[in-house]
Amino acid sequence: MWTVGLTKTHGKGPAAVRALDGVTASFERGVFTAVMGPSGSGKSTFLHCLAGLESPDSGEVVVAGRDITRMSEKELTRLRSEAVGFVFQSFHLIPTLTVEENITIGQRLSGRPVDSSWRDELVAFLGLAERVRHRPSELSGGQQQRVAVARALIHRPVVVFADEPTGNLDSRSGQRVLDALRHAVDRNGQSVVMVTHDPVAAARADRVLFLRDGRLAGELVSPDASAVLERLKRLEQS
Ligand SMILES: Nc1ncnc2c1ncn2[C@@H]1O[C@H](COP(=O)(O)OP(=O)(O)OP(=O)(O)O)[C@@H](O)[C@H]1O
Repeated sequence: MWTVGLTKTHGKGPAAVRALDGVTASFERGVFTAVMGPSGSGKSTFLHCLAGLESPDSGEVVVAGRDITRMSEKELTRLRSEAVGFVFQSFHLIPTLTVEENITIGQRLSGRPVDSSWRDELVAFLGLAERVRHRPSELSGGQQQRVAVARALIHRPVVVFADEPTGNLDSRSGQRVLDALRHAVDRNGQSVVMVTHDPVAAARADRVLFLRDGRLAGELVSPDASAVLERLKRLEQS
């Protein structure tokens, strides 16, 4: 997956804000990338453009070999349901469905069979085996986010996008969510792109891309938390 010269302006006239200003980046298969930067640097806009949730003003976004900026809404919906998984800061589970139903709803809606052995493996790995018949309101925040991770992985997407997935969690629950994303990369060769403000979470990634004012402002490979924090501080001061 890669982007070339991505630009995106929010709003019009004097209120217009250039959220992305020519971002070119690539994401190899089987690599976990964290995206960081000061508030307002364009991280969420970047993730949304990569995921086809927002369309850029110009530039290309190639996912699974296809430029998604040229796709119709129907093609995009199909690509998202087949090749992409999402995890958001707030879990977006359906309150009336059980854990099992929340995990498999996408598969059921698109009429694809659920691979029950993969579902059971995911559920066990995420520590949800005792909870499959529960509803979201009966779960802790960490458990709900693990359900959201299972839902994102059940169809074996090529890429998982995560927007501050640990933002609402205590550090132990956050670690379990990060373990699951790491596992998706290490065991299944999936790619993960995760926006985060947390240097400890970013240190679980293989590399960190930094954004500032809508532009790429450096990269750290095999990051550790203190180097990430140091780089962030410099970006915020400059
Ligand atoms: N829908 C919108 N309408 C107008 N401006 C927007 C909109 N969405 C984002 N922006 C602006 O675009 C810029 C980039 O926003 P974005 O949310 O991508 O940044 P971010 O790095 O994810 O920020 P944060 O870390 O605070 O979540 C900011 O200046 C923001 O105010």
